[in-house]
Amino acid sequence: MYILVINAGSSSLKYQLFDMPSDKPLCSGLIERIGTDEAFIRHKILTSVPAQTIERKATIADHTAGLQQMVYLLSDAQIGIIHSADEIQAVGHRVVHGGERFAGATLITPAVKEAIKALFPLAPLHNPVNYKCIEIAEKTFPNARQIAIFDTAFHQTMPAYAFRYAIPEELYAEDGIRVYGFHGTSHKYVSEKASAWLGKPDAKLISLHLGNGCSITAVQAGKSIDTSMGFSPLAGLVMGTRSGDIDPAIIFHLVSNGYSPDEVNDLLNKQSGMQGLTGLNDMRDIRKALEAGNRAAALALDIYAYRIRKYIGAYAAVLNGLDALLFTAGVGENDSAMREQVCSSLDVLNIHLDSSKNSTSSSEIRDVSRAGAAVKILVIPTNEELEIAIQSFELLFPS
Ligand SMILES: Nc1ncnc2c1ncn2[C@@H]1O[C@H](COP(=O)(O)OP(=O)(O)O)[C@@H](O)[C@H]1O
Ligand SMILES: CC(=O)OP(=O)(O)O
Ligand SMILES: [Mg+2]
Repeated sequence: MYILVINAGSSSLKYQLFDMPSDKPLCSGLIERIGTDEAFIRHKILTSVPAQTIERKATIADHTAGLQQMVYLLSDAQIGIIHSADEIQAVGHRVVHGGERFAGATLITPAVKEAIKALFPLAPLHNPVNYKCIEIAEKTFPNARQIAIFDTAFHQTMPAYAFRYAIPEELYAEDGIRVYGFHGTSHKYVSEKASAWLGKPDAKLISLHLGNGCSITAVQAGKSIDTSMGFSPLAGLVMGTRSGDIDPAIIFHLVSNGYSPDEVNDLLNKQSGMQGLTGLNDMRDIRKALEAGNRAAALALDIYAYRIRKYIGAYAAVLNGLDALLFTAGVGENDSAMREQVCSSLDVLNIHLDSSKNSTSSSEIRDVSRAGAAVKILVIPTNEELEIAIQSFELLFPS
């Protein structure tokens, strides 16, 4: 059966069409820098030999326009993979926030859509977009089953001492204020790959998902035991436009200086992180600025790497050991200089990077640690779409 997967991130839209249960991708697409003058689309048709790639700049104002482009390319008379909408039997949607209610793949019903909507304020860059994608897919593929795979689901194994905040109990019991954690589909996918590569099902792993949003997760024996994002995807590491951890007193200070709560929310989600520090949010542009001698870019990269290093230290302690450090997502997979900076001076944790291995690139899992090092450093291309297709198929046809 054909399962279409839609993965809307904060700055990108990714999609893949799979023939399941063979896990065979038939086509894939990536739309990046949505909402900027630099937006572009790359659509790959994998059924032709060699694979055919269509790549072009386009005006893609928002994720809705991105999905329209996807539908147009999927069903194009010449290059389309499908000839009728009914060929798509299921659509798997990445949904970022599922609260405490969803610990696995979920068939989308009106009640599930309401639950996703109720979580808009907690994931303002994501859940509204994910919801929009569901509505468009329901209209475009009316006979397909729509399935949600939540970023939060993988982290539901965290112990209470990791997911609870030290605030009054009723705020958890009545309002659900706790750590949820995000990027779970990616952390699950790469940590399973790493365990298989190491041949160690009980491996102690630290998984670094560095994209536009960034998070780090401690994984033990295949389960998330702690993660850096919190109640919302705003906490933890420094990100493209999000601050990550800050002292909450800063918020009260800003409000007493005249900011409205909405303005503070916008400031911390959209105007902070690398964007706030440098005026740029895309790591490729920040690298160019660094090469041009931009000192704000140099400091921002130091802050970004330093925050990651602090979390690696914390999670090595939480795991009480470490088998491998995993790098994934746009920055983690492609930015060798950032991997080098993160891994420098972590000798105390037996983390030693091999610079020449680190400077190569590959679409396969690879070890960039020094020969014989006790802790492996693995670069693992994530594939959230494949993980979503597998979980969607499992929901429809449990094994
Ligand atoms: N070759 C590269 N070098 C450095 N950074 C890169 C490269 N390619 C992509 N990136 C970074 O990856 C980020 C996007 O990562 P991705 O995982 O696709 O993000 P998201 O899913 O959050 O939209 C971009 O903001 C860009 O900074
Ligand atoms: C949760 C999150 O931050 O996702 P993304 O990195 O795709 O924006
Ligand atoms: Mg992403």
